[in-house]
Amino acid sequence: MGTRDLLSDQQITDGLLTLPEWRREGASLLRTVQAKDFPAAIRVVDAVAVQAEAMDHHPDIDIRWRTLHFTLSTHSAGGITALDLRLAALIDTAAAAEA
Ligand SMILES: C[C@H](O)[C@H](O)[C@H]1CNC2=NC(N)=NC(=O)C2=N1
Repeated sequence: MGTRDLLSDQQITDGLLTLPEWRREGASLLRTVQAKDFPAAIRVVDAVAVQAEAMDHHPDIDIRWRTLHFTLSTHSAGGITALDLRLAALIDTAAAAEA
């Protein structure tokens, strides 16, 4: 199975077991990150941007002062794929570096 194939409900549930900060909402994975201040939040966004570009898979990011809302979905597939789980883990690493 390719990384851009839609995952089943069970595969998503299983994948989220190792991503406790994330929740599923329909066709997307959501996480909020609270950084210590605005520059720290922007550093998280910058680190995520580098990773996202490298994997050619991009999150939707809502920036509100030091709070970031990430929404992950594979637009071409219309839902959640292995790429979204992979990106979620990378976002966790970037967020942990600024926690
Ligand atoms: C051409 C390029 O590979 C595609 O447009 C990529 C870019 N980044 C993407 N990001 C996300 N989240 N979903 C996509 O379907 C997607 N497609």
